[in-house]
Amino acid sequence: MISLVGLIITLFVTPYGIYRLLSGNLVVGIADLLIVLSSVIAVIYAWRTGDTVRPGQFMAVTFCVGVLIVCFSLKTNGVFWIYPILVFIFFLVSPLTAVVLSMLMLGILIVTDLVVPGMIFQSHYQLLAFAVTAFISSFFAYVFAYRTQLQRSELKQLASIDSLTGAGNRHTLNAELELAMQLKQRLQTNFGVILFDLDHFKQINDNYGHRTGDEILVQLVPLISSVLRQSDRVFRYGGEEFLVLLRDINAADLPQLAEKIRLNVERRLLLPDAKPVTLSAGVAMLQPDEDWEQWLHRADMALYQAKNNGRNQVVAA
Ligand SMILES: Nc1nc2c(ncn2[C@@H]2O[C@H](COP(=O)(O)OP(=O)(O)OP(=O)(O)O)[C@@H](O)[C@H]2O)c(=O)[nH]1
Repeated sequence: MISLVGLIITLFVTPYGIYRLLSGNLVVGIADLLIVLSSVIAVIYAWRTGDTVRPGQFMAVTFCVGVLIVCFSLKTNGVFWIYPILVFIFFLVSPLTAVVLSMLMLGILIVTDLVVPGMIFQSHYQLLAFAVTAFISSFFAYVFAYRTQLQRSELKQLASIDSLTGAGNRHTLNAELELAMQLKQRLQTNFGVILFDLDHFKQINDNYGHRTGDEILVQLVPLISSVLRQSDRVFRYGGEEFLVLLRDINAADLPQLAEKIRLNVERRLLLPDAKPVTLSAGVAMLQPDEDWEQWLHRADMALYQAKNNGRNQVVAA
């Protein structure tokens, strides 16, 4: 959006700026060209740094100041520029900041013309028509920007979780594992994983139906989360396989916590005929100089051993 707004401003405002300079209106000419220049600088900065927040704020403020100068200088001829700017700023900054900026800009214009009648508008009727149309434009730009922001955060949330259980998905897990590697290297933070798999889940599906199987998976996640800290995260690793990523945990506590989860599930996760659901788990601490694939592979091997040893147990790598 920053690039698009920058491109449109450069294409459409540059000819005006040059025309105003050539026709002797230095104030508007310089204001127009400064708007173009600051857009170009903001776009380059955004591309170079990847930061879109500060360039967006810079552009929005520059546009508001620039358009005010144009309005005071060209009077009603300049007022038409208010409308695209009112829309642009909602694309550049958060909806709330855009509302504050647009109200400030409209407020300055309206109050100035009320204090000094004829400063911008030719009549009170014109001032009123401008105020009403500008507020309507701002209002709809706000509604649009707010809905877009809401949908974006909902999409982000949906893209990061498993839709059945609400646990984190593989995509989020990979990002969290990368982060764990960095924190281990930089701050020597201790990380551990518990990789677990429900026992005989195929039989559960076969005997009680797929729907009951789904229900068990849904109930499982809050049951596990209830024994974890806020900083610990649960991810769905595969069908009935889950991974718990634990931060600031030591090697002695890790199997104990996994055992607590196992017991909790055995006691509280019950099938329709009150038979318990059990799980097998492999736990592994992140070792220095290993990557996360090796780390998870060790947890996977421990889980494999837990299954081989007869299931419903925890094995430490
Ligand atoms: N209901 C339901 N079943 C699933 C889901 N994802 C995977 N499954 C089933 O989980 C079962 C896993 O079976 P297996 O891999 O043989 O494992 P298991 O029966 O749990 O046996 P062990 O892991 O060796 O104890 C398969 O029948 C899958 O269809 C799901 O989202 N919902």
